[in-house]
Amino acid sequence: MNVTRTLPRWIVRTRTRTRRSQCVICRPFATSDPSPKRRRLDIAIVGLPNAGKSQILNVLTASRISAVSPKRHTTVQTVLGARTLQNTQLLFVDTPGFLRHDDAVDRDLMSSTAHVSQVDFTLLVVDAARRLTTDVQESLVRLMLQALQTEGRLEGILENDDNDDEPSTTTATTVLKPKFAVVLNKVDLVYPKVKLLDVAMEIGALAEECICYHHLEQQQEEEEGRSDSRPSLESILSSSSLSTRTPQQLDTIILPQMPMFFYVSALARDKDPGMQDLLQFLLEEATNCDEWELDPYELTNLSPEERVAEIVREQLYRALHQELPYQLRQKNRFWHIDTDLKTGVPRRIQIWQDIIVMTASHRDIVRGHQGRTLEHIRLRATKELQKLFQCTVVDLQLHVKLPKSKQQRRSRDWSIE
Ligand SMILES: Nc1nc2c(ncn2[C@@H]2O[C@H](COP(=O)(O)OP(=O)(O)OP(=O)(O)O)[C@@H](O)[C@H]2O)c(=O)[nH]1
Repeated sequence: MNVTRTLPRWIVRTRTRTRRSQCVICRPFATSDPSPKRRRLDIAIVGLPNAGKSQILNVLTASRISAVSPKRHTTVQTVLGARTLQNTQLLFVDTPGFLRHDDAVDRDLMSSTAHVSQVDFTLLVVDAARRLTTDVQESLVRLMLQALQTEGRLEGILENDDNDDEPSTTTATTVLKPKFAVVLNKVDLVYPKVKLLDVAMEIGALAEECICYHHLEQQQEEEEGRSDSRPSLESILSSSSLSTRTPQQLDTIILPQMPMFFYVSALARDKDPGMQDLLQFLLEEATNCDEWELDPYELTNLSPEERVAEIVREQLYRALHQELPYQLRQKNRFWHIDTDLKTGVPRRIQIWQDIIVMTASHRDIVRGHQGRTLEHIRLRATKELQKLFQCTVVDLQLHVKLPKSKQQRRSRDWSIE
């Protein structure tokens, strides 16, 4: 049976497979690009906790920017990553995942995702192996509506951005339309694969309702006084709003394009054909611009110190997983890079970092029996730092500390001096 005939077009989308020699992930940035026109796309990566957003950012940027671990909320702040290929810069914003509004951690993280409202495009990452419970569906609907409300060209996302600057007046800003794509990640965990179609159908139905809702909302803003045609948010979740509309109301709906669906396994990195398709698609979506946000060789807005902190945090989460308290802080106490004066290559890097926790029991968990856990974390992080800085001599020292006084701990004062 040919399944493609019985399914909506947006679910089964075949693309000609890119050969490895032509693969955009493998193709290096070309400095002598004959085409002077610069292109750019600002992309938010959103989704529920643990969906694989950071892993996708790392694959799409072909580097190790965001920490990845099985622990929820590994990403605690918005991270910017860039990939510049030929004349196109893709600027990614990795966001912390959240599920419900009533969870204190989620509430904190949600506030940090507020500024993704100005990106050009959104990737909604969904764990394909996870059940689509009501909570999950509710969060997906909120993220889809948020994505539909984006207004193009990212402004003020970089921490060091100068707010006094005039906003960029590129033609791209005016022509970009708000849109999103659904990235079904972890397809390697779904068996039999046909289950993926059920997941996609369910998410597609939600997306259709969200798009209708958004479209009607926009229409209503334009033509005031026709408030009766708009479905409620609750009816979107019950997936009945479209079917219960009168033919007269349906006449007024011009269905915008459905989102693209990508089926990926980010764990397989650039070997996954889905990831290659996704990168190719994003490059095609980019539009002309005057300026890029980052230099072609810059990969992220994180400082080297912050990247070191991310690497250590990833190893802390990987080693301790469920036992690790969220309430810890990292502080670089000493930082020295000994560089070869002739070549500019780092010869030796020294980093001493304090890991500050609030209770003695947390300190014992992080140190482990006879300090073995901490040593394991240190060794793993050292290996990653050697790769990051391309330097074999990395002296990383980790110290677990408590704030000195009880009062400091009670008032959550993280200073240890
Ligand atoms: N099996 C499998 N695991 C994956 C895949 N992609 C990511 N993971 C794993 O999923 C876990 C979560 O990945 P992250 O990238 O940290 O997820 P996140 O969405 O950034 O999570 P938060 O920080 O909670 O927002 C990690 O253990 C990854 O190794 C995949 O394609 N297949």
